[in-house]
Amino acid sequence: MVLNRPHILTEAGRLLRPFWPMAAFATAMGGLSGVATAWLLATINRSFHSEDGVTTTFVLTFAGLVLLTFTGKIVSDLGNSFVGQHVVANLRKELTGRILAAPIDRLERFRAHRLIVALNQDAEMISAFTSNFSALTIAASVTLGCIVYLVILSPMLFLIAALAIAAGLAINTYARRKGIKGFEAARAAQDELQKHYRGITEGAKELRLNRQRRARAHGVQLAGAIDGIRNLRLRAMRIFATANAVGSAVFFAAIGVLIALQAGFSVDRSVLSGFVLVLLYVKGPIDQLTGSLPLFEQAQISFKRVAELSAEFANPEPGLLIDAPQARPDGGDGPQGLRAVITLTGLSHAFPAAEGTEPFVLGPIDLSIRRGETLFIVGENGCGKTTLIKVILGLYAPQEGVVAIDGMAVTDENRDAYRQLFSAVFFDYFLFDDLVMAPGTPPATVQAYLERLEIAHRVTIADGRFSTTDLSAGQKKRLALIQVYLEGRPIIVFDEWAAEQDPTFRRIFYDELLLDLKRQGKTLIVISHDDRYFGAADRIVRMEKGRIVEVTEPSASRAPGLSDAPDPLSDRHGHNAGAIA
Ligand SMILES: Nc1ncnc2c1ncn2[C@@H]1O[C@H](COP(=O)(O)OP(=O)(O)OP(=O)(O)O)[C@@H](O)[C@H]1O
Repeated sequence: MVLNRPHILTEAGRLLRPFWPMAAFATAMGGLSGVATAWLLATINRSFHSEDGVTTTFVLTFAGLVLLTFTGKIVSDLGNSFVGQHVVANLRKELTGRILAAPIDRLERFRAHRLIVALNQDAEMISAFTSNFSALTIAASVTLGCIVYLVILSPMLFLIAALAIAAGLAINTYARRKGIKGFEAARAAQDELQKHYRGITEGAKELRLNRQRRARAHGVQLAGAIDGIRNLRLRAMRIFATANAVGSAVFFAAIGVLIALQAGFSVDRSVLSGFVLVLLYVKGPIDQLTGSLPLFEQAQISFKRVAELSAEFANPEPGLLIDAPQARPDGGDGPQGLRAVITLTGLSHAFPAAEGTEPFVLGPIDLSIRRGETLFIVGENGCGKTTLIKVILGLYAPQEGVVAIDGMAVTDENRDAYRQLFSAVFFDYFLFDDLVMAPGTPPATVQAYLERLEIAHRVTIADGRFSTTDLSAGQKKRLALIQVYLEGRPIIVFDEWAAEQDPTFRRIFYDELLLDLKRQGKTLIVISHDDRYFGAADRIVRMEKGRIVEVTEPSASRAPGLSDAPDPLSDRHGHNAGAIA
C-alpha cells in the first residue's frame, strides 16, 4: 500500500487550520505588543534627551504604549494557549481515531511502544511549542522594532551592529544544523526506552526471578538507552549553549567597537548612548529567540514523528466509521443475524516473512460454517487457527478468496457491519471493565451470570462496570465470557477459552455452557486443544500448516440432547442462580 506522507509544514498548517483566526489574532497581538515595547523604548530614550521635560504628550504616549504592550501580551498569551491546547487535544483525538480505524494487521506491525511515545511525548512537545509561540512572537517583534529604531537612530552604527547580529545568526544556524541531529537521534532512542519501560513493568515477575536478566535490563538495556538519550541531548544542548555564548561575545565586542570608534564616526553622544541602550535591551529578546532553538528543533522533530504516525494510519479500514452506525451488507442499518451459512472460498492470507524465514501462508481454505452449529478448530501450535478465525471474524481482509454470509460477499464496505455479528474471547483478550449490553437486557441478568460463573463472591456491578478486574486468570476469563453473553451476538468465537479454567469448570464450559449457548441458537466457533471434549463439537476442523486437512463429525452423540440441556443458570451444584430474560 502506498502511503501518502504529508510534509511537516503541511501537517502543522493542517493542525492549525481550524483555529487560524485565533492563531492569527494572537500572533498579531503578540507582534503589536513587541512593536509597542520597541516604541516605548524609543520614547523613553527620546525623553532623556528632550529639552521639554515631561510633557502631556509624553505621558499619554507612555501610558498608551504601556497599555498596548501589556494588553497585547496578555491577549497573545491567552490566544496561543487556547490554540496550543486545542491543537494538542485535536491531535490526540485524531491520532486515537486513526488507530481505532486502522486495519488490524497494520496495527500489529506498528509496535505499541512507538504509539505511546507519539501519543504522549510528541503531543506534549507540540503543546509546549505552541504555548511558547506567543513569547517568541513578542521577542521577534521587539527585535524587529528595535532594529528599525536603530536604523533610524544611526544607519552607520547599525551597519556595525548588523555585522555582529549577522555573525550571531550564522553561528546559531550552524548550531541548529548540528544540534538537530542530536535531538533526532535522542527522539529515536525514546522509542527504544519505552520498550524497556514496558519490559520492567509488564515483565516485573520474570525480572524478579531472573537476576541475570534483571541486571541486563537495568545495567545494559535501560542504562544504555537512558544514558544514550542523556548524552545525545547534552551534546546538542552544549552546541546550542556554546553558540549562544559565542553570539553574546560577538554582540558585546560590537558594542565595544562602537564605543571605541565613536570619535572616528563623529556620532552624537546622545545618539550613541541611546543606540547602546537599545542594543543592550534587544539582547534579551534575541537571547530568548536563540535560546528557544532547542525547543523549536525538538518540536519540529515531534511534528515530523506525529506526521509519520498520521501517515502510517492515514488509510483507515474502508467502510469503518468510528462513531456512526454501520451499513448492513444488504444496505440496511446493520446485520440482522446469520440466516444460514458463512462460506469461505479459496481464501488465503499470508504474513510478511521475517528476515531469513519462510512466510506463513494460511490457505487456500474452503469452509462453510452453518447457523447454530458448534465448530471446533483444532491443530498443533502455529498451524494457523487464530489466523483463520481472524479472517472469519473479518479482522483480516482475505488477500485472496471470498468470505460470504448467506451468499453475500463480505467486502470492504460491509465488513465492519459483518463483524457486528460476532463476539469473541481471544487467547490474548483484553478485558474492558465497562459493560456493553445488547438493547433490552434486564440489569439483573449480569448478576445472574456472575452467579452462574461462580464469580459473584468476588465481583459486583457498579455504575455499569465490574467492581474489580484484579482477579485470577481463570476468573478474569469468566468476566470476558459475561461480556460475550451480554453482547447478545449470534456467533461466538472462543480461542482456547478454557485453558486457564480448573478441571471442574473446564468440564462445565464444554459440557454445559457451550450447549446452553447452542440451545439459545448461537453459532459457536471454538479453538481448542482439549481433545477430551472434542465430543462437544458438531464438526471438527483439523488444521496443519495453514490448511484444513480434515473435517469430521464426532460420531458420539452429545451427552445431553438439546431439549434436555441443563438450565443455563443452574451452577455446577445444580442450584439455580436466577432467571435471565
Ligand atoms: N502478526 C503476525 N505477523 C507475522 N506472523 C504471524 C503473525 N501472527 C501469527 N503469525 C504466524 O502465523 C502462524 C500461525 O499463527 P496462529 O497464531 O494462527 O497459530 P495458532 O494455530 O493459533 O497457534 P497456537 O495454537 O499456538 O495458538 C505462526 O507461524 C505465526 O508465527
